[in-house]
Amino acid sequence: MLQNFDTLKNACSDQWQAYIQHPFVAGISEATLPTPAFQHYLQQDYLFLIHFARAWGLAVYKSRDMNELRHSLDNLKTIVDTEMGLHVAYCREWGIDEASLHDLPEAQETLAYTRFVLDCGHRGDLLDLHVALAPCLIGYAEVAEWIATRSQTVTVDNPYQAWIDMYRDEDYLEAVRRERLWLDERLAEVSPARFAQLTTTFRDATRLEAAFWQMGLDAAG
Ligand SMILES: Cc1ncc(C[n+]2csc(CCO)c2C)c(N)n1
Repeated sequence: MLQNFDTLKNACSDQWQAYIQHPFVAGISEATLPTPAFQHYLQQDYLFLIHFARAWGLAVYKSRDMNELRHSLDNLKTIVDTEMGLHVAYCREWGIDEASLHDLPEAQETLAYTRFVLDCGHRGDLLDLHVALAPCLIGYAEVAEWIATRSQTVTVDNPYQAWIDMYRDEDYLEAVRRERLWLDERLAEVSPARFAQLTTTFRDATRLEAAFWQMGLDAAG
């Protein structure tokens, strides 16, 4: 059987489900997430995005052709031009400007996850880096889809609607499809030992995603 992205996900199904259906996500869906939990999450996510933009920059650097290069550059640009904008706009509503966002101390969860991904990229090759980035890029599309399919989801006056909509955006979903194809092509060619190594990276990144949600919940006490 050919290995692909789904094989990777199925090898970590417990961790994957704990990430996608985390209580933090249920709180966004049901509009019951305490504001301080979302505020802490989103402020740390601003710092997180800076390092993830750097990680896609590293993927640009490691690219071997224009196709790979453009794909990583597009993800970098989405973070800088779109995702950052939403974070800054939400924070402005709460009276926090971009300069003070930048000055926030990084939480341990932010440090652990971002530096882990950068280290995977520096130590390994482009595939190691993409596998470390996959829970972030592909996972949020599943998160938004899970929210969209739940009967408990509040769609009228949900304060988190703009956030949900960002991950239902067609350009973003197209980038997710491209990433899955890119991974499927490469994962089909690796040895079982290499696949086991990549599974560890993917599982660890998935655990760090769940810990990032949990950090938000913990901040609300
Ligand atoms: C902890 C955390 N994980 C994933 C994302 C989502 N995300 C970050 S960069 C990127 C790719 C380019 O858009 C995506 C989907 C986030 N914001 N915060």
